[in-house]
Amino acid sequence: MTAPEPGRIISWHGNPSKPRYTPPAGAIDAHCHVFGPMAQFPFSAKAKYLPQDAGPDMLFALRDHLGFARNVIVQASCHGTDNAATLDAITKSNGKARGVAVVDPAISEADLAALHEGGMRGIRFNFLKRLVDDAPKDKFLEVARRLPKGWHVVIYFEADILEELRPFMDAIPVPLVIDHMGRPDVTQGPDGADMKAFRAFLDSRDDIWFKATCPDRLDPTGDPWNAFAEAVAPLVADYQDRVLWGTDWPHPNMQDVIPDDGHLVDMIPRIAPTVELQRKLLIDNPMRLYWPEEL
Ligand SMILES: O=C(O)/C=C(\CC(=O)C(=O)O)C(=O)O
Repeated sequence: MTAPEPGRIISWHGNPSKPRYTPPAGAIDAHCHVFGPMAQFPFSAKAKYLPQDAGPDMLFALRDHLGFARNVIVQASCHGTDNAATLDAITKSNGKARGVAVVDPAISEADLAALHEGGMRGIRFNFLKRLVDDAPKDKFLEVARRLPKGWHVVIYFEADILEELRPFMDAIPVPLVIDHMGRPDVTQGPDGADMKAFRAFLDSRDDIWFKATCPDRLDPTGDPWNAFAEAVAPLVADYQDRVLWGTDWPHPNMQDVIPDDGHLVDMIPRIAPTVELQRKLLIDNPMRLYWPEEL
């Protein structure tokens, strides 16, 4: 891989290994992003990181290399509320990608309809202070109440604000998808305080989904991320009809400890050890949220 341009970051592996685990035919990488290309799709003036280009060609080459069939592309914070790069990637996928947008809460109904037409099926609310300047709950709630039919809300937060966010999340009238399980401390184990709180939240509604993603972000013990496997496998088993999986490529902000995507795929059979669990995690569940018309 060529060196990054000055001031721009490379957070992804230049030569990821081929996974030992082979995903089933039709498997979906349900959490990934694209960056730019910047010349065509400039980053937001408010972006908290400035990555090197990681466009659709690279994403689809990785998809094929890892043995996946489709992607769900989540608008990354570096592109702000301009979804053009994500929409472009969805268009270039020839039906093999759908997306999650980030919108100005004042967005019109016509613009929401255009996002639906472009392949978006949800919006994301990001509560990580290092990624966004503000996260206005009242405005988020207002837009969550007027989403196109069948859409959901993706929420990204860290475990320490789960309780604080409860009244807000409880009021959202569409399914919720929680990024990276709300970032629990996986070293506490499967019965640790963070996992217990997250389970109580999942038990409060049957339309809360989550992504069993990002061992690289959540497990300080490092690759092969044994603490993640131990803490997350019971959660996948107990909530097997509302869990998704994704690579998180190009791993925004992970430039200091870049994960090997092949190793991330090899986490799948450790958290979903049976063929049936793998089919739900990689096909049935994401199809219900992103391609329901095919079911
Ligand atoms: O890719 C992720 O899910 C996590 C991110 C980046 C992100 O969410 C964004 O840029 O919007 C992070 O923790 O830095």
